[in-house]
Amino acid sequence: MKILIIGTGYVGATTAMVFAEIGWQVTGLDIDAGKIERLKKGQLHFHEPGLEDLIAKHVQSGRLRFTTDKAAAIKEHDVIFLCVGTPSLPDGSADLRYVGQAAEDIGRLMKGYKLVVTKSTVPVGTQEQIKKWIEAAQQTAYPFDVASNPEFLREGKAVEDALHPDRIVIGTDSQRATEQLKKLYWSFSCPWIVTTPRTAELIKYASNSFLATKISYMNELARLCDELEVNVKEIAEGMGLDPRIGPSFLQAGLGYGGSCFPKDVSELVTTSRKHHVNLRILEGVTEVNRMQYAYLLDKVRSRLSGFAGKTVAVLGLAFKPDTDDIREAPALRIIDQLLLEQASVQLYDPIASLPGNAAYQAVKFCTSAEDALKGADAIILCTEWPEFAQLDWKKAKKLLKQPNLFDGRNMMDAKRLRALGYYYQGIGSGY
Ligand SMILES: NC(=O)C1=CN([C@@H]2O[C@H](COP(=O)(O)OP(=O)(O)OC[C@H]3O[C@@H](n4cnc5c(N)ncnc54)[C@H](O)[C@@H]3O)[C@@H](O)[C@H]2O)C=CC1
Ligand SMILES: O=C(O)[C@H]1O[C@H](OP(=O)(O)OP(=O)(O)OC[C@H]2O[C@@H](n3ccc(=O)[nH]c3=O)[C@H](O)[C@@H]2O)[C@H](O)[C@@H](O)[C@@H]1O
Repeated sequence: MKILIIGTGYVGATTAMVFAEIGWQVTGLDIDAGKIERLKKGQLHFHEPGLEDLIAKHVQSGRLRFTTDKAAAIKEHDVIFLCVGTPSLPDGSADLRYVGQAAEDIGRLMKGYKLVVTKSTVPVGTQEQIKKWIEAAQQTAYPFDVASNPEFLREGKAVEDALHPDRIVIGTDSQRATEQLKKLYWSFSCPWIVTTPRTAELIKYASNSFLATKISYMNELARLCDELEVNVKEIAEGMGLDPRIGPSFLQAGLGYGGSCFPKDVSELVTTSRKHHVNLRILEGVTEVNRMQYAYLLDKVRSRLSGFAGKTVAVLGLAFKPDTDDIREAPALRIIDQLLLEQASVQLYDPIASLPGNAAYQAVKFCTSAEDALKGADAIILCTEWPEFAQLDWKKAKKLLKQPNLFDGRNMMDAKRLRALGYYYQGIGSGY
C-alpha cells in the first residue's frame, strides 16, 4: 500500500514520517508550494525536535517524497490521510473548508478504490459529510471507504508521541478499512479502539476538552491558593499522587494556548448547543482560560501602579516550550494588553517570532533573555523554556530597573529568587 498524506503541517509531516519509519512508501501533498520545496530537501518549515532528521533520512532513502501535484498523487495512492487544518469559525465551530476541498479533490481525481482516513480533528458527523463531498465530485462512481483516525500527538513531543501512541482509535463502518488500517499500523502494540466514525470523532474532542478542564480547574484553584497563602504546586503534587487523578496537566499558569485546546473546546460547546445540550463545565473552562492572562497582568499592573511609561520584559512567546507555534499563545494577549496600556515591551523567545503585522512594530524583539531584561521594571515569564530557569538570576538583577518577577508558568524557585532580592509572584504561588 502506498500512502498519501494531504496537508503537511505539524500532523501531516509527523504522520508521513511515522509511516515511512515503519516501512511504507509515503507521499506528502500540500497546496503550499514553499513548504513542499523545503520538505523535498528534507527541511522542515516549523520547529519540532527530532522530526527534521527523520524526514531527511526518509527523503534520502526514497521512502518519503513530497509534491503539489494533486491529480497524480490522488491517482497513484490507495490510502489517503487528511491532515489539513480545521481552524475556528467566528461562531466557534470548526471551519471544514480545507477538509471539504481535499474531499472534493479526491472525488474529482480518483480513478479507482480509495480509503480516505481523517486525522484532522473534525466535528461529529464529518465522516458522513466527507462521503457526500466525495460522491458529489465523482464523475464515475469508483468505490471508496472513509474512516476517522484522530491524532493525539503534542507539539514539541510529536516524534515520541506519534511513534509511541497511547492508543489508536479507528472509526469506520467498513471491515475492509479496518483491516487495511491494522495492516498500515502493523508495528504498533498499543491498545486499539475500533468503533463508529461518530464515536472516534467525539473521543478526540472529549479528550482535549478534558485536558483543558484539568488546566482550568487548577488555574481557578490557584486563584484561591493566592488568597489562602497556599502553594498550588504542592496541591497539585498532593492530588497527583492519587492514581485516579494522576500528576499530569495539573500545572497552573497563564492558561492553555495552542492551535487545538481553544478551538476544540469551542467547537464542542458550539456543536452541543446546536443539539440543545449546554456543556456548562466546558463553558466555565473557556471562561477561566480566557481571563487567566488578565489575572497575572492585574498583579503586575498593581505592583507597577500602571503600565504607562514602564518597561516590561516578556520572556517566552511560544504557547509552550519546544515549539515555535504562537497560535493562541497567552504571551500574545499579554503583549497586546501591555501595548494598549502604553508599556514598552522587550520580548525574547529562543525560537518563536512575532507575526509581521504593524501591531507588533513597537515591540523590541531581543536576541537574549539578558538583553530583554535591560532597564525593565518587571519581567513576565510566559513560556517555561528551560533556559530561563538556568539564567544567572543574581547577575540578571543588576540589569533591571526594578527586580519584579511575575512567573506565569510557576517554573522558578520562589524562595531562591526572593532571597536574591526579587519581588516574586507566580500564579497560586501563595507564600
Ligand atoms: N498541531 C497539533 O499538535 C495537532 C493537530 N491536530 C489536528 O490536525 C489538523 C491539522 O493540524 P496542523 O497539522 O497543526 O495544521 P497546519 O496548519 O500545521 O497544517 C495544515 C496543512 O494543510 C495544508 N492544506 C490545507 N488545505 C489543503 C488542501 N486542500 N490540499 C493540501 N494541503 C492543504 C496547509 O497548507 C497546511 O500546510 C487539525 O485539524 C488539528 O486540529 C490533531 C492533533 C495534534
Ligand atoms: O489536538 C491537539 O492538537 C493536541 O493538543 C494538545 O497538545 P498541544 O496543544 O500540542 O500541547 P499541550 O502539551 O497539551 O499543551 C497545551 C497548552 O496547555 C498548557 N498546559 C498544559 C499542561 C498543564 O498542566 N498546564 C498548562 O497550562 C500548555 O502550556 C499549553 O499552552 C494535546 O495534549 C494533544 O494530545 C492533542 O493531540
